[in-house]
Amino acid sequence: AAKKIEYLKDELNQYNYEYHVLDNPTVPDHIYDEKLHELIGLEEQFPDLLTEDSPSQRVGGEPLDKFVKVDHEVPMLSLGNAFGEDDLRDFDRRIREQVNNYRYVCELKIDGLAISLTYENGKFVRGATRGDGKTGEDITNNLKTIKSIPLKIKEEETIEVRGEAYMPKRSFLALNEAREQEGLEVFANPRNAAAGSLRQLDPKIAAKRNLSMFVYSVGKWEAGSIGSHSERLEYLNKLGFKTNPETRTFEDIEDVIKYTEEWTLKRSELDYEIDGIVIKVDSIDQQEELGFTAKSPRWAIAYKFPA
Ligand SMILES: COc1nc2nc(N)nc(N)c2nc1C
Repeated sequence: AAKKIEYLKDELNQYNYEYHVLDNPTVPDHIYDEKLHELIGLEEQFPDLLTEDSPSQRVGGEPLDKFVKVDHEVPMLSLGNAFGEDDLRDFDRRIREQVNNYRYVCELKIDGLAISLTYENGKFVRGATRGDGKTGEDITNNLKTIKSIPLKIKEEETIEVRGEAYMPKRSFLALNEAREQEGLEVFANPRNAAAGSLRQLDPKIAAKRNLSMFVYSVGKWEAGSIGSHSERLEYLNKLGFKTNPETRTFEDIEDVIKYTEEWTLKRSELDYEIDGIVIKVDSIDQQEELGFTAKSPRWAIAYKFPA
């Protein structure tokens, strides 16, 4: 039974990865459901073989009576804003004063909830909200129900990553329709719906909300030695995290400005809401050279779309 359980767990985690991270399932849903049902049956029969990283944990455990506070060893800061191309040129001028031959990474700024995920020896052990940047809330059991968050990554890394949990537009519309039918209050936007779902004490509610997540940076990582942000994102993707496919690197701020203009128009085509573009200096050494203000990195800025 132990071997059968191990085999089923690896098989289901792989199917989950293909479906929710690669967006490219290799088996039909009913196969996934049948094997998950078989696994849950075996885990009930042999409870001491149940492990934290089992795909059966995705359905959500018992409700909590409150959320536990958790401190971020590496503070989760906020980003300075840019509201137009001149702000972006000013940002570039400030960078040029401090470093030379630098590159920018541009990422879509997902309009969701910033979260932190901690993995120990490759296993997902804790997830938390950003909170005030220093202290957040432990919402691990809710985050386990998000299928694009791996319960086990492909290397036995001890690493903390950050990203944005969000509700796809389609799911948001379906949820509000259902709430309207039930005479419940509807959510104003997908961000509120995602936040409301992750603030539920009962993980079975979060499990039904079809949330997703893109990772966008590394927090605490002792063994980390990758020299650029763009390479770190590639590594996170290889580990099994979902990264955003629209991320680009540019040498010149004028190309960054073109990218922001392109997405100001194109964003309605996406199945998730974005409220801007995040621009970061790519080299980690240069990020360290540029440092931080009291509340934001000097090496990054958020271009906000016109409201
Ligand atoms: C490095 O710090 C950050 N990076 C980010 N990247 C993306 N794509 N989106 C964000 N919201 C974001 N927020 C912060 C504080």
